[in-house]
Amino acid sequence: MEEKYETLKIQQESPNSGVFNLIINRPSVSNALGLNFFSEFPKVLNALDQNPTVAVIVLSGSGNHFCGGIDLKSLAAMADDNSGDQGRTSERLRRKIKFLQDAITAMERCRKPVIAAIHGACLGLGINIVTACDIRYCTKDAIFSVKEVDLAITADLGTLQRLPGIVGFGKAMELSLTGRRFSGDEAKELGLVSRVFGSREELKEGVRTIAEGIGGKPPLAVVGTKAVLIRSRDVNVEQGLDYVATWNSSMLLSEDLTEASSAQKQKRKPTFAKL
Ligand SMILES: CC/C=C\C=C\CC(=O)SCCNC(=O)CCNC(=O)[C@H](O)C(C)(C)COP(=O)(O)OP(=O)(O)OC[C@H]1O[C@@H](n2cnc3c(N)ncnc32)[C@H](O)[C@@H]1OP(=O)(O)O
Repeated sequence: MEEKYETLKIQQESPNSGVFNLIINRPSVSNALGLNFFSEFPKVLNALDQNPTVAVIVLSGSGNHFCGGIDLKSLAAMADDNSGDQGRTSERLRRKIKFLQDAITAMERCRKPVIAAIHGACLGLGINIVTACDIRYCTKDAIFSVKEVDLAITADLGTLQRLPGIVGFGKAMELSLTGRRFSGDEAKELGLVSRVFGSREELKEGVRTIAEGIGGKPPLAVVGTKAVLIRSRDVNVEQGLDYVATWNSSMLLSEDLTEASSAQKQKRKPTFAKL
């Protein structure tokens, strides 16, 4: 956790808080992100996941924007690799894309909830990132765009897979084919974000309160709810029910269960062992 990263900063909300802020940290280029982000991001998420002090992660951007998208200066270099025959070149590029995808999916692999706090621009890669977060909030002046189509890219890091489940198929198709910009208020109307805050300060404070609320809940039930919901999104109801039955057969009988109901009866704040 002490390690320094080129594209990210980690800050514990306050001493003893289970809320950790993970901040995209390239403000001079509007938090545009290149290859080093994709190497650092899964490592940091894994470290946060393994750290028992961490209950909830809040992902935000430093400076004026959440994320201005892929770093356009490194985009050409990422795709420019044509040594060897066509088949080998394509296979290498496929592996590279899978590596980039895997970095974004690291948020879903992380057992702890990841909340996106979005201000300013959230474009292209930014949408791939926030759609893999568990909950999203934004400021009124946030600007979103599924921008890839304008750069002659079929979005390939998760937006086209996750956005339809969040806003509905038709809306996802419209936003992805037009690449049009939309506001924080429209993001709320679409269901992309759960709530819009008037300013960046209100966003920070509001998200901190929500994150601390989740962080105070029984940890096994929080990680179970995230894992089961993500699984249920990807399978049918019968398979989802089977998964939660297996999950709870091994995770339901915990000290958290007794503590949660005792605290409720005794009208006191519960305390749970960390995960
Ligand atoms: C395998 C492929 C995987 C993923 C592909 C993803 C596709 C995408 O992400 S598509 C989206 C790409 N992004 C863009 O097209 C955004 C372009 N930028 C903008 O629209 C604006 O810069 C802005 C982000 C809305 C910010 O506007 P503003 O606040 O007015 O500041 P600026 O003066 O415009 O920018 C400040 C500074 O940031 C640099 N910058 C912004 N975006 C990028 C970017 N995507 N890549 C590189 N650099 C970026 C901008 O150049 C400025 O830097 P200077 O040094 O001052 O020029």
